[in-house]
Order: sequence, then C-alpha cells, then structure tokens
Amino acid sequence: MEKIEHIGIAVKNIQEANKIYEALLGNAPYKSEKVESEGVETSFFKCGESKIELLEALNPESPIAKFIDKRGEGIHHIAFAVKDIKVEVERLKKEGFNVLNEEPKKGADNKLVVFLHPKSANGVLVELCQEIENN
Ligand SMILES: C[C@@H](C(=O)O)C(=O)SCCNC(=O)CCNC(=O)[C@H](O)C(C)(C)COP(=O)(O)OP(=O)(O)OC[C@H]1O[C@@H](n2cnc3c(N)ncnc32)[C@H](O)[C@@H]1OP(=O)(O)O
Ligand SMILES: [Co+2]
Repeated sequence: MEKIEHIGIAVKNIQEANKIYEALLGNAPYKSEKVESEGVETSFFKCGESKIELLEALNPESPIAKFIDKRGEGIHHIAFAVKDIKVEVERLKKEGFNVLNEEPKKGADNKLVVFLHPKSANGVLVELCQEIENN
C-alpha cells in the first residue's frame, strides 16, 4: 500500500455537498465524473497529497443509495493506492480478506479498482486503486 488515495463520502445531494466541501477545504472540486457502472456521480477535491471523493447515488440500486438508506450520509470507504493491484489482491486473499471483485474494474479518476468487504476490515469498506497508465 503506497498511501491513502482518497476517502469516499456518501452524500444525498452532490451540488449542496460540493459547496460545503469547497468551504471546508478552500478549493473547488478539480473533477466531477459519473461512473455509471458503480451507479455514482462523484466529485474530487484535493487536500494536500490526499483527496476527498464525494459520491451521490445515480439510482436506487447504487451502493451509495443502500448505504444512505441504512446508515445515513457519512464516510463510505477508504481507498489505498497500490502499484500492482493484481499482486495486492493475491496477497490480501492469502491474508483472508473477502475480495468483492477479484477482477479489477474501472473506477473514477483514471483508476482500476478492487473493493474488500467491510466485514473483513473492522467495518470499513476498503478500495484498492491503481493508476491506469496512459500511453
Ligand atoms: C467510483 C469509485 C472510485 O473511487 O473509483 C467508487 O468509490 S464507487 C463506490 C461505490 N461502489 C461500491 O461501494 C462497490 C463495493 N460495494 C459493495 O459491493 C457493497 O456496497 C457492499 C460493501 C458489499 C455492501 O453491500 P450490501 O449492504 O448489499 O452487502 P452485505 O449484505 O454483504 O453487507 C451488509 C453489511 O455491510 C454494511 N455496509 C454496507 N456498506 C458499507 C460501507 N460502505 N461501510 C461499512 N459498512 C457497510 C451494512 O451496513 C451491513 O452491515 P450489518 O450487517 O451490520 O447491518
Ligand atoms: Co472511491
């Protein structure tokens, strides 16, 4: 694990949340991106070397909609940057983690992502992400 890449926060209304996080962090989101495959609208803020990802559900089946229904708005996941996601998945499987998608999928912000079940990590949903090389 190289560093914490971002912290994901589930919000009901991303336009409203953008204003709050802009006021909190002192800068506007550097990116807004829809990830249809995950059912989310996202926006990303920089905070030094770290990032905050706000996530609003695009539909009722979205993991974010289910999370907010059950637990309300709040921290949804922690994402760790990894160099080689496949190597890391193999390592974590051997350590006994419940890997939700063994095949890395396309996430936001030019990343390949894999999730670990929150029950594996003391109630925290973990995302691994590897930067996609642009050739
Ligand atoms: C675009 C992107 C990116 O950065 O690139 C993203 O981040 S996309 C971010 C959105 N995508 C994802 O989250 C994809 C991965 N997530 C999932 O597959 C799912 O949301 C699960 C994490 C498996 C949860 O789904 P579901 O609730 O249907 O599953 P389940 O029945 O196995 O487990 C339910 C238990 O986990 C808890 N639970 C659910 N989501 C949780 C979360 N985010 N953090 C902590 N606990 C969580 C529930 O409250 C419940 O606890 P109790 O049993 O105690 O009641
Ligand atoms: Co994320």
